[in-house]
Amino acid sequence: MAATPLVGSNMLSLNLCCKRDSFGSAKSFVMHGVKPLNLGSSGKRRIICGCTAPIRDFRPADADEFSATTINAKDSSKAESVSMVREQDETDVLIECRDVYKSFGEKHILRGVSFKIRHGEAVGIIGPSGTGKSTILKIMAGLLAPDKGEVLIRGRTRRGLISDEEIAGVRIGLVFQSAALFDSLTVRENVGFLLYENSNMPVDQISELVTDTLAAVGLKGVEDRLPAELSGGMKKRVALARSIIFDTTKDVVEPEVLLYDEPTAGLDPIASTVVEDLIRSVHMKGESDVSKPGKIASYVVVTHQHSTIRRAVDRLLFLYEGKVVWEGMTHEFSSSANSIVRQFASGSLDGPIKY
Ligand SMILES: Nc1ncnc2c1ncn2[C@@H]1O[C@H](COP(=O)(O)OP(=O)(O)OP(=O)(O)O)[C@@H](O)[C@H]1O
Repeated sequence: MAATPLVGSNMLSLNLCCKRDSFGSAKSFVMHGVKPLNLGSSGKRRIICGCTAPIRDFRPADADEFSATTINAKDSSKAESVSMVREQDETDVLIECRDVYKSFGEKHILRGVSFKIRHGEAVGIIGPSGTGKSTILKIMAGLLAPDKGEVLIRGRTRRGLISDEEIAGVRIGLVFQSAALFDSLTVRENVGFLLYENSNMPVDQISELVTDTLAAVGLKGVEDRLPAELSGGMKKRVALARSIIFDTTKDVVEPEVLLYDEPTAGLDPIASTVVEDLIRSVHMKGESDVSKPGKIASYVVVTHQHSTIRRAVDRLLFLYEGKVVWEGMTHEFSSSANSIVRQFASGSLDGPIKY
């Protein structure tokens, strides 16, 4: 299949192990909106959906070794000590961006972005508007290819877009800010879309799984509604349900990394809390069985919301002028001495960030 960059925002949860033709059929549906759903299939399947899991702490015993780090700091020994701690165990790295560059025309957006997402992590990407947060998310998801640098999925370099090759070992889902539901499909059809399209699960079992998954995100009795009949918060929850629903017929289940692009944007404070708690609740931090269906091994959230930073993530990457200029644990954010971070956290007009 041709490596066509995906345009617009109507992407579903992406599965790196999905067949090319199945990915393509989803894409053609997205772009033309005319392909009928495949509702006819049979077979006996187990049904499991996303649920809660206890918290796993990735901080090393010596927490100082892992404290907030200004990457460009003059004190390189500190940065070195961090990398030494991390080099001890690379087996839990699910996604790595290594020196990633991306430009759009004359606009040089990403200029050497490097970070790792480890199994069990809840990572936030923050930074001023237009610094490329959504862009790096799309590059991680395989919707955009970097101009330079590498994206490694479980240590294996992805050569192009997600549609170019099949990489086993981890599934990556992207939940768009706009929820990106198909307007002409019901909630049931939206949530079960990939299963209707790509699995052999019988329709009634998919329907049951959709109901269970919607219940897991706090929605009941909305299966037959159209997206236009839902509030913004409900749409985001439907999008979340769609990203965690799972073909439970597979024997081997890879860990899944979910990428959320501003999941609480435009929501009132209480609706935000609901979504933030849902993001936590589908996370399977610390669980010994990494292959449990419907559970999210790690997630990355792009956000501007303080409540989301506090409530939904443990570690933060601060993106500014095309690079990660600071990273640290969430609790270290507000007390950071980094002038960029301090200005951002306080919302001050005075400081190195210019608008
Ligand atoms: N497909 C594209 N074509 C051209 N320019 C693009 C494209 N995608 C993003 N950009 C530009 O790249 C820059 C970074 O965009 P991006 O959406 O990644 O920023 P962001 O940090 O997520 O911003 P915000 O916080 O406002 O959502 C912006 O100037 C944007 O206009």
